[in-house]
Amino acid sequence: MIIDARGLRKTYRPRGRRGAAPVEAVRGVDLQVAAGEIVGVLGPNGAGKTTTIRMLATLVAPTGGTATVAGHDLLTSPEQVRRRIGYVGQAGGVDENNTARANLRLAARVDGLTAAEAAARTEELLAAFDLTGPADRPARTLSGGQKRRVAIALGLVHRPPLLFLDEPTTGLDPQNRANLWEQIKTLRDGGTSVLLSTHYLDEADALCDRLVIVDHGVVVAAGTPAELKREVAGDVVSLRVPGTDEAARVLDGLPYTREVRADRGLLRVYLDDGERALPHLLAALAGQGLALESVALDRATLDDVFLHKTGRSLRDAA
Ligand SMILES: Nc1ncnc2c1ncn2[C@@H]1O[C@H](COP(=O)(O)OP(=O)(O)OP(=O)(O)O)[C@@H](O)[C@H]1O
Repeated sequence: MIIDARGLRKTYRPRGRRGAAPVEAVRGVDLQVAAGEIVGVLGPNGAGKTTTIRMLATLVAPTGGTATVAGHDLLTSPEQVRRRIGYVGQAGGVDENNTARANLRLAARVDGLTAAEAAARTEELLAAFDLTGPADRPARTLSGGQKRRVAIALGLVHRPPLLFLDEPTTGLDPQNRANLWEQIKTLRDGGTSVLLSTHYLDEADALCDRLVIVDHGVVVAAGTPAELKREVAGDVVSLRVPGTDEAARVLDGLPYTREVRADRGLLRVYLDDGERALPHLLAALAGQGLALESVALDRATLDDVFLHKTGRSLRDAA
């Protein structure tokens, strides 16, 4: 395991504000990352994702818990950990007035490389992140996607085996997000382990090998995206019916229904084989004189997992 964290906790105690209550941002998180994996911490705003990542990256001192990160104890050997990790925060670490090339060369020199080594590493990273073209423009003139790629390249200058990315695609358009996913996968395929945070369901599903879903500072579910969705149920039938309570009661009583949930006037019925069950569902409602307004059959999504575990949709919570 390149990360093995047990019972991580962080309580912020606001200083200087009399009477301000402490904030329990992270309340006992267990988290493992195997070498060569992309693991995502998924959760709504304020769930404790940034705090968890910053603790593991030695930037915030935990209030409790233990962790081994990149082979070293987080609490007793933070310097050793720091040498073996890369961290890209939400703000990135790019000097806007300098070019991408100068940003990277400086980082490489600070890291102890000779001028020639720094130049070589810079060209390697510019090529890997498709930045050779705009490499000599001031970073402030780069697009959001390009700037984000410079920030990630900066985190990789010293070839860390483990990279932390805090919400790497927030604010990017769909095309740039998809490009960045490919580059993160390429890093993983080259042997770099990645722990990232996200509140995007599609990103968690498409990019991450494994997920830790957090809410209010605790882990509510963990597993591969496929495992998590399977746990909830294979299929979900969404129905709009006047008389939601009555319909829910009828559907809940059917033998193949695993669970029924009401979500903003929409009934979501979880079951294993939606195609086969759907006609029976509709017949049962018609038998009770309940007229349908709409019906849709889908595979369960990660949002269904979140809804199942927390009672609310991540779309509302985020
Ligand atoms: N330095 C701080 N002092 C006090 N409270 C803090 C501090 N940093 C974070 N918090 C609080 O801790 C909780 C968790 O915040 P955190 O940033 O870890 O969540 P998050 O899941 O990363 O959210 P976001 O997606 O908005 O970044 C929030 O209630 C936040 O307001």
